Parts: sequence; structure tokens; C-alpha cells
Amino acid sequence: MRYIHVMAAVIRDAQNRILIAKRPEDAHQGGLWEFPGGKLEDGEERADGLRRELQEELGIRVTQARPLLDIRHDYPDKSVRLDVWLVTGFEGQAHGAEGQPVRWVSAAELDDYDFPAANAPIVRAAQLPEVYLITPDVTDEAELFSGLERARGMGVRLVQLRQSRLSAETYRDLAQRVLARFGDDFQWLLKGDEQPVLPGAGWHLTSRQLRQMWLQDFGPDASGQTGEARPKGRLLAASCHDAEELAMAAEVAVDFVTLSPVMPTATHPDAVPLGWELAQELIRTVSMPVYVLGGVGPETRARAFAVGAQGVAGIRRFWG
Ligand SMILES: Nc1nc2c([nH]c(=O)n2[C@H]2C[C@H](O)[C@@H](COP(=O)(O)OP(=O)(O)OP(=O)(O)O)O2)c(=O)[nH]1
Ligand SMILES: [Mg+2]
Repeated sequence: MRYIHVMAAVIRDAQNRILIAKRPEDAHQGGLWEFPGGKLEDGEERADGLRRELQEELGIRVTQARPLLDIRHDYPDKSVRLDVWLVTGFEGQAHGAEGQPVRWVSAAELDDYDFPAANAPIVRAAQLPEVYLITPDVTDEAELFSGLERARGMGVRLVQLRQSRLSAETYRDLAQRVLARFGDDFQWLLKGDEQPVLPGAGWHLTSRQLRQMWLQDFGPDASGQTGEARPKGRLLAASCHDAEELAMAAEVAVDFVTLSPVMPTATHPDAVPLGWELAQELIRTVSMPVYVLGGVGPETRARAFAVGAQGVAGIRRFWG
């Protein structure tokens, strides 16, 4: 299959707004909103293609950009590779230089616009932060609360409330108290076998739970249809460790995954780490945001971006 290589940009301004543009009615996927960009030319470097397209379409000069998400999508009439970069620095006033309507919107408002089918994971990547905190097992609640306060102070926004040693009931009670206290300060992912206790909280599946969900939806006895539609704003994530689990996560259409262990960790000394090279290869096989996990820290962010990851996930080293 030949994929048309398209450079597209999630452009973020100082107020964290994102620029979207409307595709001409007569274009492929016409009339829908898009992230500005266009086809890479033969022999052109990716960064150069991105700069050229944004100059042509918006009249801006890009000064700071990095890869955000690289995905493939098969439309009935063509297949595209969307090579999406995050642009955080540019000169000039962005405007619809080809007469197209453009709009600056908040990350949350992206949900209210109609994009081409390929764009769902791009919208997710634009909304998700660079760091995903997984709470360590703590012995008392005060430690959990003060850790979350520190994390909030450090700018953490996405948190999985893990607490692996609690009974389902104790966990639910704890989750209720944590969400009552920190509710909107973080985007929450609760354990995958728990009902969400507050609106807005999503689920993070273990690889086992992911497999169960996959079997239900796609296994030998399944209809091949995904289960009930998930409510908006409720994230579904999953833990993956290899190509097979990533493929299941893609079919179940989770919002994002963690991939681990990328590097050796003190907590799992016997697990064989994937290493950065294999992590990169695995990330290339899926079209969704991937957080690398295991032995990575806030300081390995640049490395994570370079292998195509959304960012870094972790427990202790993110706990302040
Ligand atoms: N730029 C952009 N293209 C997208 C997005 N989502 C999506 O499916 N596409 C598809 C639609 C098109 O088939 C292809 C991009 O082609 P394009 O029409 O923007 O290419 P271009 O700017 O070089 O335009 P042209 O000179 O060929 O008219 O990728 C998106 O968010 N942004
Ligand atoms: Mg274009």
C-alpha cells in the first residue's frame, strides 16, 4: 500500500490555543476541519515540508516544532500517512492564506468540531500532556494526598490512580475521596475493573483486562463490533508490552497506551527492557498516542519524543 506522506501541524500559541482550519468543500475530506498542512514533496525533508506548508497555508514562519504523532489511515479512496508535528514557536499572524476559515480553539473544544476520520488520535494527542503519572502504592492516604499536591505543583495533569494492593471496595472509597479533593485538577484514570466514581474519570486497563475486552469485541464468539460507545471526556487507556498487545489496543480503539518496560527499573529487575530502538519500532506500528514507561523520567522526554512517543509515564520518579 502506498501512503501519501502528509505533514500536518498542531499549532499551539502562548495561551495554549490550537489552530484549526476548514478544508475546501471540493477537496478530499472537504468541508471538515483539519490541522493545517499538506503533502510532502519528493526529496523534501519533513521539517522543511512542514515549514513550507504552514508558510503557504497560514503565512507563518515556524521557529519551533517537534514530532507529535505519526499515523497511517486507509480511506476508501486513498491511504495517508499523517506526520503530525507540534508547533510551539512561529513568527507572523496566522491567517487563512488560501481563503480558508481558521479558528483558534482550546484543546477541549476540539471535541466539538468535525474532523476527518483519521484525526481522532491527533485530537487525542493534542489534548494529552507530555507526562503521565501513575501513583505509587502508599501506606497511608496523607502520603498520597501530599504527593498529588506536589505533582500538581509540578504541572502534572494526567494521573492514573493505581494503588494495586487495595480491595475493590477500599479502592473505590479512596478514589471517591481523591476525586472529591482533586477532581478537576487532574484528568483521572481509574483501575480498569472499577466503575468510575465521578464524571470525567476514565479507565486504565491492565494488559489482561485489555485482552478480555478484545476477546469480547473481536474474539471468536464476538460480533466484530466494539462495545457500547464511551462517553465523551472519559479516557480509556491500556498497558502494553509487545506488538500483540498494541494491536489489540488499536482494535479496541483505546485513547492511548503505555508501553513498558523501555529501560531497566528497580521495581521490575527481572523484566527484560525493550530498549529505545524496539520501542520506536513498536510505536511505528500503531496510530495512537503512546507513553513510554519503565526507567524513564521527566528528563528523558526529548528521547521519548524522538522515538515517536507522546511522552513519558512513571511512578516514583514523577512523584517529586
Ligand atoms: N492537512 C491535513 N490533511 C489531512 C488531515 N486529516 C486527513 O485525513 N488529511 C488528509 C486529507 C488529504 O487527503 C491529505 C492532505 O492533503 P492536502 O489536501 O492538505 O494536501 P496539500 O495541502 O498538499 O493540497 P494540494 O496542494 O494537494 O491541494 O491528508 C489533517 O488534519 N490535516
Ligand atoms: Mg493542505
